[in-house]
Amino acid sequence: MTGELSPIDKAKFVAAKRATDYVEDGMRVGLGTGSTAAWLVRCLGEMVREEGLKIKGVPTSTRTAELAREVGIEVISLDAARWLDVTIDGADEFDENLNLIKGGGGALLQEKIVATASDQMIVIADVGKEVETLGSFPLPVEVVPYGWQTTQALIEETLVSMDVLGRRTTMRMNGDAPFVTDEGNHILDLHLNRIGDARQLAMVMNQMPGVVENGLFIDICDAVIVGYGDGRVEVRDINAGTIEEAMLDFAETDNLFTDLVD
Ligand SMILES: O=C(CO)[C@H](O)[C@H](O)COP(=O)(O)O
Repeated sequence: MTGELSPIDKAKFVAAKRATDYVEDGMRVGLGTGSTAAWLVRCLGEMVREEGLKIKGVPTSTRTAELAREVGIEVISLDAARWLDVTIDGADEFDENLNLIKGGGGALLQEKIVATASDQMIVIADVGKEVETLGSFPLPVEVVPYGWQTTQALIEETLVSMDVLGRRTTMRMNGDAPFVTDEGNHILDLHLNRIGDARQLAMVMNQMPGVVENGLFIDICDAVIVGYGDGRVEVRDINAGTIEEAMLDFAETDNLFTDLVD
């Protein structure tokens, strides 16, 4: 069955599978959004069904909430949980300081709120998400619909004044209409190429009227679990450095692969 998975899916799967080691009985777990996080939700669902794992999941999008319920995870709201033991989520880019760009799936607002409300944020990613400098992936910025073109112009002017290299911004679309987030907002994607001072940019963006949140996650992530297409995983821990790990045992997970692929 493993042969049916592409190397990139295998990389996402092994990262997600390794991340389940961070989840224990009784925990409140933030569940990320995206294709990598979906593998995690399915792995946790399997542990709930087959091993009797007892967790409460706080999803970061309606998509993840639906999947979590489907696979048997008890879903609660963030307000009901108040504080989480761990959040496990994907990312669009991560650098050596474990700073991230997120929001490729449009869920950055809930993702940032949930991750910040967690004792630990663990990111799961295939090795292709690793970058020297953040910014090749367009930076998502969530804006309120009211006056979004004015907000866009303000962002572009600010990028010029900050001397940021790329300055093109685009409204994220869903067919012919602007994409709408779970909170009813829109997403502007900032094509910057290379973000010099990500911390400063994140602060400046969030000070603008009309901007709800930006996709830079600075000093939020504690560890990145990096998956490779051949089944290897590596844990990059902000405190412990890199932990080299062996290849995950695919034989043990064949049934899960079957479920996931079907
Ligand atoms: O930030 C996100 C959604 O808002 C995702 O975590 C990010 O886009 C990565 O997605 P994928 O695992 O599908 O590559």
